[in-house]
Amino acid sequence: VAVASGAYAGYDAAGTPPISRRSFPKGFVFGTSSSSYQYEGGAKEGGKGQSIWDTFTHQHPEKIADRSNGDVAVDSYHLYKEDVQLMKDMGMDAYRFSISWTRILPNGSLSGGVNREGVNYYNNLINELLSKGVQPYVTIFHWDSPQVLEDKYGGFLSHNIVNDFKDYAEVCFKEFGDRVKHWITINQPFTFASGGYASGTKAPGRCSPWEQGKCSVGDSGTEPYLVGHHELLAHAETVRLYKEKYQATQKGKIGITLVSHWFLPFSRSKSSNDAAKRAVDFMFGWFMDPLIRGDYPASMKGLVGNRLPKFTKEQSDLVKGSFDFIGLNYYTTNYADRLPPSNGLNTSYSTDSQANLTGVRNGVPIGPRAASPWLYIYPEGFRELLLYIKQYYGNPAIYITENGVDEANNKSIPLQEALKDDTRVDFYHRHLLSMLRAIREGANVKGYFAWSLLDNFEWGNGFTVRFGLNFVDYNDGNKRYPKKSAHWFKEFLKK
Ligand SMILES: OC[C@@H]1[C@@H](O)[C@H](O)[C@@H](O)c2nnnn21
Repeated sequence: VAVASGAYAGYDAAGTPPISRRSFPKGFVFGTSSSSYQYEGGAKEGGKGQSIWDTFTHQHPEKIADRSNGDVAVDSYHLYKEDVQLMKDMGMDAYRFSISWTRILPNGSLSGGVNREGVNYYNNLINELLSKGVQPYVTIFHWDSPQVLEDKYGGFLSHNIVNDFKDYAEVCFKEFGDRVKHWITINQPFTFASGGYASGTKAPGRCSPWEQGKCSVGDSGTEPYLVGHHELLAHAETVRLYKEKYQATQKGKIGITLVSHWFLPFSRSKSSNDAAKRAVDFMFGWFMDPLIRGDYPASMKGLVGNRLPKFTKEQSDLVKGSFDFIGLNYYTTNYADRLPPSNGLNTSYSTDSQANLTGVRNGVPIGPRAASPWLYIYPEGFRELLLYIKQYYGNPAIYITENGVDEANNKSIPLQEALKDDTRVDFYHRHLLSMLRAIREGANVKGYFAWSLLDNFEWGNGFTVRFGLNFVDYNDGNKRYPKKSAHWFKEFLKK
């Protein structure tokens, strides 16, 4: 089947060298990744409370490309056993998924009561994974925060979120910590803060009126930084709780997932090189510097000034070093060039970095563009980002918690054609090689999770793009079909 489908990890037409699991260090973990709002569905089932993504998609269908939502998503709430079988069939070691805060605490706070049906769902999923030899890697928060807390005190805009987040996480440690040995507190605090409060294109959809999200409320110059600060404090308090109360007995590891593009200077000029450095500071350093050094990058402090919250000494000590590993999501690389400061009136996170980011230089794309307009395929950027982290942040233990590419959801091509995802096979082949090179150059990478197991609800793009190793037929009960890339991974993962 592998040869027939052309899914083998040998030299491909472009002469890319062969690669397989055996090329990687012993014990290196391979898995796939997902998130609750994008996969589960069952939005009103099993006692689940409303999240801000339920609100956002229903109140602003115009902000979703196909006006869709996650009410059903790809129905993993009911089909999770099939999903686990797909992982096992590929030979995956692990599965990274997120827990829906409002399935566990429908009213957001512990005082609102724990929903046993929600606990049962995740116990069933975790037990199914372990019964098939697949390890659970759990993200506590992947953007679907409780609407009740949004209404009560503005969610992550308020310091109140820190205690409610910690209480929610503690329920997860108590209920699942005997079997879950890898915890990720927050997925991409950058994207939640920038998408939700600067561009306004993601829930809760707050931004200044001139931003892409055309929001009716918000301030893109201050709210993203306040939210980012509270995300770091919520993360750090949760790590302290886990380490003080649970790690000794449960023997798990805890971290946070950050995302970053790699950035190349648009030209050889100093201003372009400086812009590339500011770009990585504002996307990655925003959170990595506090985690490693206890404070925001100097470039952010200089450019954002008093709009950037300050860490107290106690907060700085709490955040610094608050991780056993860093989750890293890599997808693409951009050119960076100097962007003149905004007119001082329309201040926004979006322009504070004074870096103009693009995937195209003088009409030439940095690499082939995927279906998502922000995703240009550039495998070398993966290696360069990993080596940058090794050099500037002390080479921390890293799990690649997401890497992947999408194609358009083209309803006019027949199913058998749609399963021939050669671009995705080539993407993974080249990105795994790029990561392997960085590992051989000393990058401390422990594992790799492909985004994503299944086609799923892609936020503002709805179901118009497909990121899955497995095709989902939205017109026939969300039936799953392995794509060529799933067969390729089956060969790649053979021990
Ligand atoms: O856009 C594809 C995926 C999303 O589907 C994930 O939810 C998100 O964690 C992410 N970060 N960068 N890219 N991604």
